[in-house]
Amino acid sequence: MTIQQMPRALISLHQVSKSYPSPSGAFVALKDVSLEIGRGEFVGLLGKSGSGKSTLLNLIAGIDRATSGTITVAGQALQGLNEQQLAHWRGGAVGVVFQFFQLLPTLTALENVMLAMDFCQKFPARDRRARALALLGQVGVAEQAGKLPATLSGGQQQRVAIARALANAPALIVADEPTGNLDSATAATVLALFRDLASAGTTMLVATHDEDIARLSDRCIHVADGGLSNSAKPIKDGQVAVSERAIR
Ligand SMILES: Nc1ncnc2c1ncn2[C@@H]1O[C@H](COP(=O)(O)OP(=O)(O)OP(=O)(O)O)[C@@H](O)[C@H]1O
Repeated sequence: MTIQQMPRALISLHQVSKSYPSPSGAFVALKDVSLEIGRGEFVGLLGKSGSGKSTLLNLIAGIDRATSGTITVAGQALQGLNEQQLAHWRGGAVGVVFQFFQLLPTLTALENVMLAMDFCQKFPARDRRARALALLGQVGVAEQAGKLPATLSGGQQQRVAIARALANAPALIVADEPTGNLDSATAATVLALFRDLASAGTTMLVATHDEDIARLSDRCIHVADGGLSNSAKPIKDGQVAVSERAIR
């Protein structure tokens, strides 16, 4: 597919529902959700605990499957892939950032980033070390490359995790509560880094309770009662402005 042939939206959901089995019958976590997110957009996903933010992220990242509806990410229709194909696609197309970093404790920062490249094989083995070092530099932790995660601060660990998410040059990064385990000053630097990555062309989808996201993101989507709506976005003088980009 040439760049001209690529659709404007990187992420496209059409009437997506997700139910989980429960002892009292199926629990509907998302109901008939339709949504488009453009390339390079920085989108905050807001909503109360249990509203369905992680469910939505997991469907878009191909970590879980929709019960019905269609999801297309970077031109790939996810419902058509089997488990093996989905895992392979995810490795190259999506970077994932978690609240508790989830770095492998016995590997250095550099090795954690290189391992993600080893799994995916998108970059030649001879280039991986230099690429991992460059990514650690890009997120501001080059000096921590040789250290084990336990010897790093929370903010440093999350930066290493972001470098790992970038390892295979994904079009999309999804982050689930990435600042939930950081103090507010460190959280602000991580969200600013996300802003920079989006400005450089990586689509960022971030589920969070951090209100700073409304200021830094292009758009906030509110998840409630299994559905989505654009949320009001605070602006400097205390007024509110509603994002112009519509959810379809
Ligand atoms: N594997 C599962 N099995 C059954 N129910 C689930 C499962 N995962 C999530 N749920 C339910 O689906 C709903 C949405 O959960 P989800 O984790 O997406 O919410 P969330 O908005 O991310 O919450 P939080 O902010 O607390 O992380 C909740 O009611 C939850 O209990």
